[in-house]
Amino acid sequence: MTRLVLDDLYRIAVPSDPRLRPDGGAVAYTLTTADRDADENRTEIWLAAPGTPPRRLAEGSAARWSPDGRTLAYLRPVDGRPQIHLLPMDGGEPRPLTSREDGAGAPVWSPDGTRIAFAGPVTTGAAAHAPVVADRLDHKADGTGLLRGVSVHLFVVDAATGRTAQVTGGDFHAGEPSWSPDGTRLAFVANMEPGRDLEAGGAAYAVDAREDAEPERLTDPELICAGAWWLGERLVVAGLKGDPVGHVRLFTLGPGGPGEVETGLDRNVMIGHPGYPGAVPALLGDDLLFCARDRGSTHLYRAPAERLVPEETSVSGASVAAGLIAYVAATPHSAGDVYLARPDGADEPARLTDYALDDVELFTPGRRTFTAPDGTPVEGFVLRDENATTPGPLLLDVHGGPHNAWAPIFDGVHLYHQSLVARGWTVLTLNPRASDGYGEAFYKAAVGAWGLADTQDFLTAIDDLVADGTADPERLAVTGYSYGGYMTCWLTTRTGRFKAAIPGGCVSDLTSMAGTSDMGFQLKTYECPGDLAAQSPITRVGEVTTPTLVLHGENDDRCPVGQAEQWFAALREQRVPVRLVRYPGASHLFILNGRPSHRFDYNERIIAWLEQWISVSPS
Ligand SMILES: CSCC[C@H](NC=O)C(=O)N[C@@H](CC(C)C)C(=O)N[C@@H](Cc1ccccc1)C(=O)O
Repeated sequence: MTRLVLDDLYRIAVPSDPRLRPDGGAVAYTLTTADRDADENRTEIWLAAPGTPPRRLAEGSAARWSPDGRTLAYLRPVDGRPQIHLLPMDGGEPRPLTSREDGAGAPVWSPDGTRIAFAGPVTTGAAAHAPVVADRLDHKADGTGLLRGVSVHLFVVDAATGRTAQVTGGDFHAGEPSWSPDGTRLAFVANMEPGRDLEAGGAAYAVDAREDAEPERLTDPELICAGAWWLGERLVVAGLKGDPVGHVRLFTLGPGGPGEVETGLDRNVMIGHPGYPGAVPALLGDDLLFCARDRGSTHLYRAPAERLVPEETSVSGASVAAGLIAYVAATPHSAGDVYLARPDGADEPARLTDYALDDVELFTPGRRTFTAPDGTPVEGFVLRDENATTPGPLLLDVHGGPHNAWAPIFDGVHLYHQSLVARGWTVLTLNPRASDGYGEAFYKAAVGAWGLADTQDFLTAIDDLVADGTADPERLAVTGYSYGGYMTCWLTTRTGRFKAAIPGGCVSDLTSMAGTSDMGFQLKTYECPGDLAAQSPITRVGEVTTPTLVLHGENDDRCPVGQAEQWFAALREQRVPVRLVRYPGASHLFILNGRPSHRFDYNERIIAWLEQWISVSPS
């Protein structure tokens, strides 16, 4: 057995989006790997079943079973645009179903299996050099760039003929569709308000799937909807009730309006977004199955509060059929595997795949609870060689969000954690206030007080690890991405204890951020209302002395690269050792799903910068 090396990035395979065949006999899922030669991420459709090794079915993603289980619909790129293809499971080649110039979205079969709905882009056809006009703040989106008038609408395609009809239209974006039980309507979430860029909004709608009809609005403004799904006869909505910053909850829509689903948990419902593991709610018999984050890990629950997966697993996708549950979960030993479980808990879940690097011995994180000066318990994870006996170099890694959270699992993004620990470092991943998984009050505890409310959570944890002989106070370093990059900058304005700092995808100036981020308005209005300067690292950049490596995606529209440039320029002018590295074409999520070479380089540079400024052996 060896320790992980960064080159293992090219060996890691991560399953996602598991879909159980209607008879419960097999699971189709997407498998993502890094293609070194093409320098891109490859996605394939695989099939796993009890008692047989997984097998590759096709290049593509978003596999969806037909109701009779005989066909898989999935997305496959054609001339750079995703198109729906149909793969007969009794043999034969896949056949293209859609051929839209703008491409198609994830297929959603109608209950009778005759049609497929999807949400797809509708472009204006303007020339690439045409002037780009914006009347609202939602004129760009990270990962897409300038929207140029593009909107996303619902389509229905005949599964036999491929005849495609547009169902919604207009100046709004329609979310993922869900069929009514009788196959006549589609539910979806959208914000159709003309002033939608200046509010936290999103309502549930239903629209006739058979003809050109106006969508019917189903929810009122105080329910900020994130998703809507017909689950049996129930129309279930995930959303925020009133406050744009808070836990996502589940509601069923009925004649008397939305009724909150009793989950029995003070936890955030996770429907699944990149970097925020979770799954769309589902029906398990008459019960509701949902994901919620608890103490860092996303778990699968049967309402009201029955956890269906072991504690040290974090779920990122689930599907129910024939009374069984298929899900993808990461553990301390694997970035993800496919499991099949019986909800009665009689047996351990069956692991259908084995994507762990079986020749690599991973360090496993230990859960620790620290106590902030105000008495607040703050949980974190310490990754350290169990044979280490003397104080050594410590890297504090700050998660993003701020409403994200670290979990005690192995992930394919932060490979530098394992590599550093193998070189004698300790890595502390902390869930300070504003982290997800510790109740709504904790989640909201830094609103309007970014940096001001959470700094002591970090410093206390470091003090404790110095005091117990884990960390050498002369060899401390800090890094973090997105909000973690913000906090990295912030901490170096408040203390000189760090000998090296590496902010990734950072925020340095909330005032310029508010006017240039694709979520700038939401940021300044809901997450950090009030004095932006007081919450901005740039305000006290003059106090920074820590050698700093600034890493940033060139095409980051969430935290624009100007945030990195401002920080770099200020430190350079102060003659603080500083380096700025920009990743061409990279969006905010590039460390998660960007070019493999960029992800490798990001990890490699962090290690090199740390070793340049901090010795692994005591001075
Ligand atoms: C309303 S503005 C913040 C929206 C969202 N917050 C969620 O907690 C967000 O995008 N936060 C950013 C930082 C913020 C713009 C200052 C962020 O931290 N995003 C994610 C992005 C990410 C996820 C996984 C891998 C790479 C990046 C994060 O780091 O959690």
